[in-house]
Amino acid sequence: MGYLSRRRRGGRHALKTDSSDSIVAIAVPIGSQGAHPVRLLLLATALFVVQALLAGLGVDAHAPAPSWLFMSVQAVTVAAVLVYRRNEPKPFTPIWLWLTAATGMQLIWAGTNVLATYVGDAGDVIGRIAVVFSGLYMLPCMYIIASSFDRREPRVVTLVDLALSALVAALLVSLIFNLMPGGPHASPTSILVIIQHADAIDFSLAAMATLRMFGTRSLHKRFFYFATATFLWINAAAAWAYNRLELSGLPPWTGPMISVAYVALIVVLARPVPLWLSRYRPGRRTVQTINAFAPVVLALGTLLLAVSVSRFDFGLGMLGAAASVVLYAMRVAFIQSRSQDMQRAAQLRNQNLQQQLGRDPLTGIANRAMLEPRLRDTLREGAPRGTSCSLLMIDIDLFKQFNDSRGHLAGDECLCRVAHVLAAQPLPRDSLVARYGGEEFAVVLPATDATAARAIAEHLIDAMERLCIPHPQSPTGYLTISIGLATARCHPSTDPMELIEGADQALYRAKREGRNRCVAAGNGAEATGPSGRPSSLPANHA
Ligand SMILES: Nc1nc2c(ncn2[C@@H]2O[C@H](COP(=O)(O)OP(=O)(O)OP(=O)(O)O)[C@@H](O)[C@H]2O)c(=O)[nH]1
Repeated sequence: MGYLSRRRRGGRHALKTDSSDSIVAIAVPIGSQGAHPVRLLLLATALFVVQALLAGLGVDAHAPAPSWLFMSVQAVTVAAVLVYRRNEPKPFTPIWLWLTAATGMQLIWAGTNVLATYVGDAGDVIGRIAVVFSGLYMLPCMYIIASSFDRREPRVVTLVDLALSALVAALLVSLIFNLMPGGPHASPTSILVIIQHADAIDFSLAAMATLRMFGTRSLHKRFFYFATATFLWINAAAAWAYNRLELSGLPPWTGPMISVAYVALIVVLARPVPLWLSRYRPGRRTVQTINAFAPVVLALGTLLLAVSVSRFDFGLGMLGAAASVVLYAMRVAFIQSRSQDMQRAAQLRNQNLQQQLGRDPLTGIANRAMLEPRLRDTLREGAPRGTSCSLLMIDIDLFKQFNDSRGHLAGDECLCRVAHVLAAQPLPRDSLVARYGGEEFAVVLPATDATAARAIAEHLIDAMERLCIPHPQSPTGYLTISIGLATARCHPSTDPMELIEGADQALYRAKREGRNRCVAAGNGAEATGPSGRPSSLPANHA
């Protein structure tokens, strides 16, 4: 059960949650980073205000001052994400690195664009480098939406997600290189094609980050997606407007406009977790569905991009399409095989548990819980063949005295030896030897009539005698057993309890009539000690 409390601790908001995601969150000071992002927020706001003032004065958005101001806002944002990451609990720090990489890549992209305006002839090369970084920006963004950041996920799945994200970046770079002005497949409308692709990717990323936010149980990760989605939505909208306006000459206000997403991200990081976000907690099924859905979107998106690229570079496009199909197939196959492994392991654990539940911990043979179901099965399974089923109830004679004279530990050891001797005897197929409780044992004999059961009982009494466990109080000087025997015709409606009660009563009689013997239940059953065996023990079994 997850719970969460927002409270003031030392003047700062703190968050407490237990996460049922793979990363277990504990009492975490999500607001303890407060001071730094707040200061960075002030800095970013100041830069943004100067940018807006310059725009108000009509300074061109492409001019050096607005460009440098924009880069400064970006740099402050990268710093804010890093500061926020530093204060997160360890399991969550890696996910923030991906957002650092995304914003950092944007900074380098903007930086190379600015640099290109300063270097004259080399500007073309640097412009191309800028294009590469515009593609590389997609890698962390794509990975953020593809990955569930679940530490239990196989490493190969992480690698496949990374490979798919890298494929998107590569295809996008190829698309831009080919269609940008001066590119091999440039046309008057090709710049619009690039813009449309960029918009589609930007808005899909924002939508997927939002979906991830609603499909994450850990509040830390939910907040991460909330911050990322805020940034991606505003950035997508700004890019959408900027790219279109750029075609007809940028008005000055587009300078501060593209900074809004960055300032918004710092605002999110500097403020406490919104209450609605901490109260929201998706169900397990929602989490599973979104976790399965996000990588499919990534793979299909990659496929679409590959198809687009194939229009001007057929080989590369088809290679990209094949790679996206193969990578996604690998992902599904690995996850499926892993879940089958987990299912098998769970089944095995279940079986072991069942076995342990049906085992007597002292002697290791079956316990009483196994007796009734086995008797019921035997009576049902033997019914079509019309066989009989017999039950022996076996009790060690004068065991209290044995314990008293030899000690309880020796008593335990004796119980183990008796159990193993009983279990080691040749018995009919599917027989069950169980410890019924205390010093009492039971043997289920399928397809065994009363005569055969008596022979087996006598064989067991002999085997016990041959064991020669010294018992000072026993008339024979050795440990002996008494057996009650009951037999019934197999029928599904026969109550196993009747057989148990019958054998128990017969055992009682065996005790009363002298011990060290077998007595059969039912009419005409007579108490008979094994031939030659004295039956002179006091009849004091109560
Ligand atoms: N060492 C040991 N003793 C046990 C265990 N379970 C039951 N006992 C002992 O078994 C003894 C059973 O005593 P009684 O029911 O009086 O039966 P008895 O002494 O065997 O006498 P009869 O059955 O009349 O021959 C008790 O002393 C129990 O403490 C066990 O797990 N270990």
